[in-house]
Amino acid sequence: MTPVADHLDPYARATWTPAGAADARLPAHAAGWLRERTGLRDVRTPVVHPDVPESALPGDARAALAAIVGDEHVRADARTRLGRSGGLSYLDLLAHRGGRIDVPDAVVEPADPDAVQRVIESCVEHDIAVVPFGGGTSVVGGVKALRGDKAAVIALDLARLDRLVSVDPVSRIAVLQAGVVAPDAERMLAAHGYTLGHFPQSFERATVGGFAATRSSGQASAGYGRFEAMVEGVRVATPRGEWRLGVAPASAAGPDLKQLVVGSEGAFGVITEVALRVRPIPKAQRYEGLVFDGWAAGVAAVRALAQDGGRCSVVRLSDPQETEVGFTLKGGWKITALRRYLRARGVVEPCLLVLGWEGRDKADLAARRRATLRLLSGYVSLGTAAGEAWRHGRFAGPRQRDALMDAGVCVETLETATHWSRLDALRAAVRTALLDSLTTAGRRPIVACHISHSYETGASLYFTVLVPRSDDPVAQWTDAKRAACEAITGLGTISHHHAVGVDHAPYLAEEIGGLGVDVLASVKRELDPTGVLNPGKLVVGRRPAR
Ligand SMILES: Cc1cc2nc3c(=O)[nH]c(=O)nc-3n(C[C@H](O)[C@H](O)[C@H](O)COP(=O)(O)OP(=O)(O)OC[C@H]3O[C@@H](n4cnc5c(N)ncnc54)[C@H](O)[C@@H]3O)c2cc1C
Repeated sequence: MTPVADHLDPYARATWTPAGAADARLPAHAAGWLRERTGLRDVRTPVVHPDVPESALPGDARAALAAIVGDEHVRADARTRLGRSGGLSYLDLLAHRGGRIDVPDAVVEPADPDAVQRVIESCVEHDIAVVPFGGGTSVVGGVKALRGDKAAVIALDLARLDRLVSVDPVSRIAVLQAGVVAPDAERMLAAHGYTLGHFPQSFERATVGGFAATRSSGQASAGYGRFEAMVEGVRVATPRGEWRLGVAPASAAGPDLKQLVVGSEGAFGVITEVALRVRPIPKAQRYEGLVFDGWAAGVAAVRALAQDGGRCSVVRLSDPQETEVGFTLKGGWKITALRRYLRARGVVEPCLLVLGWEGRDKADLAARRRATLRLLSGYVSLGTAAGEAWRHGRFAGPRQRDALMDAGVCVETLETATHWSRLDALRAAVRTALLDSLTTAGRRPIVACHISHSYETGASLYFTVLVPRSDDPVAQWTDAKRAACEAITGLGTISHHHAVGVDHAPYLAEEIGGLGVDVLASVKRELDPTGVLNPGKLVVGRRPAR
């Protein structure tokens, strides 16, 4: 597995970069190209530390919480509270550069599932809002410290739930506590010869509980599946008591209630333990780059892999814009030579496809690679160098975001998914919406897109936006995001893997219908009758009377 920097400061919410945003660097040639391509001017927008309001947590509630978790684990100092103020979306990061910020009144750190249950019961008793906080990598406002109709709000930090509880090698199931961050999960499982195979770009910070709560999808989803496919069981603390689900690999005992918890974003309960399907660590890995001429040819290749038995672990297709950005940011003589080579091979609009295989051994890997490549034609092979380059940099993207924000760039991503027959229409609609919203005199946005999760019936689309920041950066991005969400509505899902949170809540009813919203609201009412859990996220519609 790629070594990762797992020393990120968990409280440095203003940045992804271990030593702060100043540690991130934008190469000179990349900055020059951005100025030329987008109209970026030289503006510095450093992180500034906002004022933190006094904690509104009542004294009796504080004492009750301290009796459960210990005095030192009810933390009300400004730095700790600021460190649990929101997630890592562009708007979240912008808030640390002079914007408005919602700060929790305290950060409460229970040590085990029983303590989580008692904290929730205490918050119900004192009518305090609870925001479950895993790695805090939400990019949809999922960990925003909203208090709803409550007088105070706590961030329920799950970092101390950091244990591997058990491993069942016969069934290949491991039980992990919810606060285990992904690198630790891999380390602990590796000691038993297993991997989870879940590698989202937020790998370095995000937690097992957060993955389950958001229906996360990792970069190797083609081989290992989405996170919800790995969940065999959950242990959940709710205001109505503890709930345990998952006794068999499959069941006809009514609807799958476990899947009601998976994706519930802390609005129905706090996941304290997750039982997960694990797999033996692969002994052989190989990553390659292929170039197709044009988006249509690339999509046809990815669809063939998804529908006709491609046996890869990673499938990632960049559109012409993303491929061009990648080439340009890399720069250097090798890229110049590559461009010349592709032109000579008749490639007019390069689209990079990264394929990764993981196998039991070299023979298994070779068989998988053969089965995959047999389905493809009309590509130019770039060999392992391009695949390995992607693999080595696959968790590094967020650091560039810090440097770009320092340089005055609005940089954000959004994602969706749809069926193959509508994929092109969806990509075109979102691109147009973003370009129309963000193009102004002197600002020429870059909108790049890739497919990184594909299925027999469709695929996800992941957009990256780069544009010079305007004088009203919040409105600039809010308007663009609204335009994109409206373009998505009716053509695809409002989120393939980032979840609903605050940001997508207004669009949920369009997707699941008013009846769907009512069903979610009634489940919420049953499990969380006084509405202490994660106000303003996921369930914001009707709450029918009993
Ligand atoms: C740079 C970057 C790259 C990303 N790449 C990916 C990617 O490749 N794939 C992907 O799927 N996502 C990605 N994300 C989004 C994010 O990492 C995922 O949503 C992740 O699953 C969140 O995990 P977390 O532990 O950080 O959860 P948090 O951000 O702490 O919480 C997310 C939501 O779940 C709730 N929650 C957290 N823990 C629990 C719990 N134990 N019980 C109940 N509710 C809980 C929170 O209240 C919140 O609503 C990315 C984010 C960033 C910033």
